[in-house]
Amino acid sequence: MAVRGNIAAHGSAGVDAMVDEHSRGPADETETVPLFREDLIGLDSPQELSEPFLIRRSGNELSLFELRGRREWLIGRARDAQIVANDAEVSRHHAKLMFANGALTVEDLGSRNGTLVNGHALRSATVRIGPGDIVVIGECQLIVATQAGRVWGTRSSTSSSVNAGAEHQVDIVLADPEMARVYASVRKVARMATTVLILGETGSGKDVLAQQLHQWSPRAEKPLVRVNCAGIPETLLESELFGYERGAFTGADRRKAGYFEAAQGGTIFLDEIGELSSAAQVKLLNVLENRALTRLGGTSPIPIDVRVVCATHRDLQAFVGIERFRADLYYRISPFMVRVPPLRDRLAEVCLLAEIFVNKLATETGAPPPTIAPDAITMLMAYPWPGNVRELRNAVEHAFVMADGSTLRCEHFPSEIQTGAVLQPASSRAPTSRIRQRVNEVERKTIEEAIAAEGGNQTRAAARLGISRRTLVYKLAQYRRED
Ligand SMILES: Nc1ncnc2c1ncn2[C@@H]1O[C@H](COP(=O)(O)OP(=O)(O)OP(=O)(O)O)[C@@H](O)[C@H]1O
Repeated sequence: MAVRGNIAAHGSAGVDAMVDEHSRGPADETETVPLFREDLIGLDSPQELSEPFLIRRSGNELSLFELRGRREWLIGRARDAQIVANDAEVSRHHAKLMFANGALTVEDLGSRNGTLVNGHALRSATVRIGPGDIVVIGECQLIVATQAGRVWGTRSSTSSSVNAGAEHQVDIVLADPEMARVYASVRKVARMATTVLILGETGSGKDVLAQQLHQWSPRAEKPLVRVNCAGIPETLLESELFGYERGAFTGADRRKAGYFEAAQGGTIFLDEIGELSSAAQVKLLNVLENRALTRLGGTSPIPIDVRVVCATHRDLQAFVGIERFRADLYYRISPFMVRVPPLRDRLAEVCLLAEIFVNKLATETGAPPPTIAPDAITMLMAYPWPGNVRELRNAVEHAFVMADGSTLRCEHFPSEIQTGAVLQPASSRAPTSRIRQRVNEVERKTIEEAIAAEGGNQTRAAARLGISRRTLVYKLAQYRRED
């Protein structure tokens, strides 16, 4: 993958001299403190941190550093630093990153204002870091990211699919601590036969996670059968899932095994489980309870050994509340629940995913990978991505076509992304502050509309909104200050 951004390499001799001066011994002899439990942080075992990247965020500026090609990275204000952080809080030679044998460590080089790793001050020790960890040096944030693993991937256009070949693999990006936690927990549960329910917005990566779960399970060599419950007509559902015997219905001229039987020994992934009709829910519950099924038109039960993974973008618990989903089935499929966070809350992953998608397109078309302009990356990070990773992939594809081989700039992306992005300073671009900003915008619009509707009369506008006039006046003063 191409390196983006400004790597300031000002002569390696100077770098080596500086690093030696501050090193506390060779890398393999340093005291490595396990600051974070590996199983909490995720996939940071040496083998898996094979493609580490660093996203440097400083103000509005974002840059990516590919770490693999170099063993040591000096961070600081000095000209000989490879990662330059140019604010007064940063010492000339502030900290050092080491990437050796698949392990990434960070060490504070006796800086004046210290180095934070995930909010913890780094003292004299060398600390191992992994995907999603955030190193803060002055005003500069360094987010560790990686392309972790390769999994069975592409969505089939049909209602179900059985994994079939290496050409369907996708690269998974994991750079967000919450995502790393989700994957770490799935990795743990993968070893067992527990039924897993994956929740998350559409396009957020539930399918990808389910496939990774299967890959990590002892059933990885057996089939993974994916069933899109929303894609099978109600009348066919039972026969598709559980199969049928010859003569079971008109046209059943031969016996056919269903998806459950096709998944014997492996995993069945029931996607869009929230869309099942109530009749189908009853049938599924029976099979899950009895661990056996009877084909349509059949008499003898067939034992099944299938690991069940379900996913939905629906609020299943709310569905249970309004009796759209059976409570007993809900409890049967949800002994282990994970929630894939929406892409807008995984900011560190946005630019990495964009990079991966653009590189993939370049490979497919035989073109050299174009770069993504920093202001375009900033725009992508500010957009709320209602369609999540799928929408990002489509947007990148659109920009790739429009850019015609040159740098992907803001104007190459779909117009809704250009107009929908709420750009703001990087330092305040935490997900919660983005939500707050949106709420503020809506609130301001509502107040302005109420005042307009009441012909400028603030007392009546306040009454219309159900707030005191004092609050309204206060808000208006606040908006004037913001302007
Ligand atoms: N972490 C990731 N790294 C790389 N690609 C990803 C990642 N997550 C999702 N994708 C890609 O984004 C697209 C949508 O992902 P996926 O189908 O897993 O979402 P989903 O949540 O199952 O969507 P739906 O609710 O519509 O079924 C796919 O092309 C997938 O390969």
